[in-house]
Amino acid sequence: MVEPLLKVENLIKNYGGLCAVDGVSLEVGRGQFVALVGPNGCGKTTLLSSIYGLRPSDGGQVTFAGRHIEKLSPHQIFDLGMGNAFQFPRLFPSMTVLDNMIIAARNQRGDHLWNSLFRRGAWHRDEERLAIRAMQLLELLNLSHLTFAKAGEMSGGQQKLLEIGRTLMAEPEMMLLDEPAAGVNPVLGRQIFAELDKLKREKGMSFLIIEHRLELIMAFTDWVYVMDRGKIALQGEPEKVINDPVFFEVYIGATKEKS
Ligand SMILES: Nc1ncnc2c1ncn2[C@@H]1O[C@H](COP(=O)(O)OP(=O)(O)OP(=O)(O)O)[C@@H](O)[C@H]1O
Repeated sequence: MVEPLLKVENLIKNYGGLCAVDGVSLEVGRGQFVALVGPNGCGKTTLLSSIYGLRPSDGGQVTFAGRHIEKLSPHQIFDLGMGNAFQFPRLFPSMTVLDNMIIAARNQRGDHLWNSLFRRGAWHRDEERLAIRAMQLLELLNLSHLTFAKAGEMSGGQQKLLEIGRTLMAEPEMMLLDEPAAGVNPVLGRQIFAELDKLKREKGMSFLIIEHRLELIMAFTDWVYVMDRGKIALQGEPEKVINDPVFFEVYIGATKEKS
């Protein structure tokens, strides 16, 4: 059997007396698009944060590309090739889209932000290489027509895509995302998912994404985990999961709370 890229075993995260993540196990294979769904407060964000080392877990194991990561910091996890777009530094609204991409790459490598912003001549050759990579990614994300636009002038959906692009400057093998299509209109939401799907197909990237919109889950995901009260209540291929009475029960709860 092929070892999954991400393997979570029996993960536990408590907040005082509350067990927000209660022995969760899940897997994400290479090149797989996996969704995590569940009602408000069931522990989805805590689970992603614990996997990423943002909220250290209280038990269980997490392996990424064959390495234990449950004791690592988010920076160390990032260096191993897992990106996340939910805790990413904000965009610089008055700078161009291209500069936002280049600065993100420098930040991720730990270069000093001041140097990145004001001593750019010193990195001329490196800059050129980063600019080429940024432009390739903007093309892939359907943002190339905005390369020299100010980031602050983009729509909400385009800014979300730019945030994803900034994380991609480090060429992660996998990304964790918390509702990347939230707060944008359905057309842009679908576009964001379509671009992620393109990254999966063209670059073999893997995704673990919190999402509740059925339409997006059905169109783009390979596997769905349904979470309820800190536990995985159900998992399977999207068609199978949405026809399961357990999903119906949990999902109706989730959409009632969202509306
Ligand atoms: N920092 C915290 N301290 C204490 N309790 C917390 C903290 N963060 C979350 N919780 C609680 O942990 C539980 C899980 O919350 P979490 O945000 O992980 O759920 P969620 O499924 O992501 O919800 P949502 O869909 O609303 O984002 C909830 O009961 C929440 O109130």
